[in-house]
Amino acid sequence: MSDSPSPRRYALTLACRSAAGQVAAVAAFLGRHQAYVEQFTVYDDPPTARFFVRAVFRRAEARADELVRLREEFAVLAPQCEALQWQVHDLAQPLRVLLMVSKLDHCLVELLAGWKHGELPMQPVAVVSNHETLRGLAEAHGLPFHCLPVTPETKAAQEARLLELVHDTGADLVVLARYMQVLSDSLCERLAGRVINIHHGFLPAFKGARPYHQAFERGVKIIGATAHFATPDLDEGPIIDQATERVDHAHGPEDLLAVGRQVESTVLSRALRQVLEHRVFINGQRTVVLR
Ligand SMILES: Nc1nc2c(c(=O)[nH]1)N[C@@H](CN(C=O)c1ccc(C(=O)N[C@@H](CCC(=O)O)C(=O)O)cc1)CN2
Repeated sequence: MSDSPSPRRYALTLACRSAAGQVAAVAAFLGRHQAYVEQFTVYDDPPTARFFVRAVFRRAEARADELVRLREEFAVLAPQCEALQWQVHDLAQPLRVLLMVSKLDHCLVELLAGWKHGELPMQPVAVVSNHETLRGLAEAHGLPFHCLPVTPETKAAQEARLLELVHDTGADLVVLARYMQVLSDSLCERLAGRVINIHHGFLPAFKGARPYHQAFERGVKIIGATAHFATPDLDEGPIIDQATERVDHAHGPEDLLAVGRQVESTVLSRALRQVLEHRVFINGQRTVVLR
C-alpha cells in the first residue's frame, strides 16, 4: 500500500451499556479524526440495557497506518463508553469466508453468484464438504475444495482438520450452506459468533435434519427458512434473518423442498450480506441488525 494518503472507508461497530453521552462520545471520536460520516445508526435495547452503534465513515487522506491508529485510539475511549464489544473495520478488506456444504448446491450457488456479481462483499477462502459432490462447483470458481467425510469415528479428527483450515485460511466466518452435519459443542465454542447456518425451516418450528417432512406431516400452509448463528444447541442460535413462502395441500415433501430452495438461498445470502456489512450484533439469544 503506497504511503501517499488515499481515501479509505471504515465501519465502526460498538455494543455498550445504555447511558447518556454514548452518541456524543462516538461522534467526538469521529470528529477528532475528521471523519466524513456516511451512515450512523443506533439502537437502544431496554430489556438488556445495551446500546448498539454502527458508523460508516471515510477519510479523504488516510495514511497507511490509519486503521491501527483508529483502533488504538478507540481502545482508549472504549472503557469510558462501557464498551462490551467494538471493532473498526477497513471496508477495503472484506471478511474472509470459509463455505461449508454437503450435497445440495442451491445455497452455495447463490452465495458464489452474489460474490461474483459484487453483491456479497466477501473473500471466499475455501469450500469444505463431507462429500465430493460439489468439488467441481468450487473449483470452477477458483476456490480450494476440501472433502472431510464425517462418521462418528472420524468426526473429531475432521473437525480438528476444519479448525486448521479456518486458521490457515484466516477465515473470519464459516457459513454452513446446507452442511448437514451437527458441529460439536467444542467446535461451536471455538468459533462462537463466527458460524452462520441456514436452517431449511421457519424456526422455532421444525428443527432438525428433515423440516420439510415435518412440515408436510403437520400440514402447514406456510414454510420458511432461517439464517442463524450456529451454537451447541441445534437450531437454537441467535436468528439473523427469516423468510416464508405459501404452500398448500398439494405440496408433498419433495415439492416443499423445491419451494424452499429459493427461500433458503435468499435468506442465507441476505443474512450473510448483513454480517459482511457489519450490521449484525449478537445480543444474548437474539441479534440486533442495524439497517
Ligand atoms: N452445532 C450446530 N451444528 C449445526 C447446526 C446448528 O444449529 N448447530 N445446524 C446444522 C444444519 N441443520 C439444520 O439446519 C441440521 C443438519 C443436520 C442435522 C442432523 O441431524 N445431522 C445428522 C447426520 C445427517 C446426515 O448424515 O445426513 C448428524 O449430524 O448426526 C440436523 C440439523 C448444521 N450443523
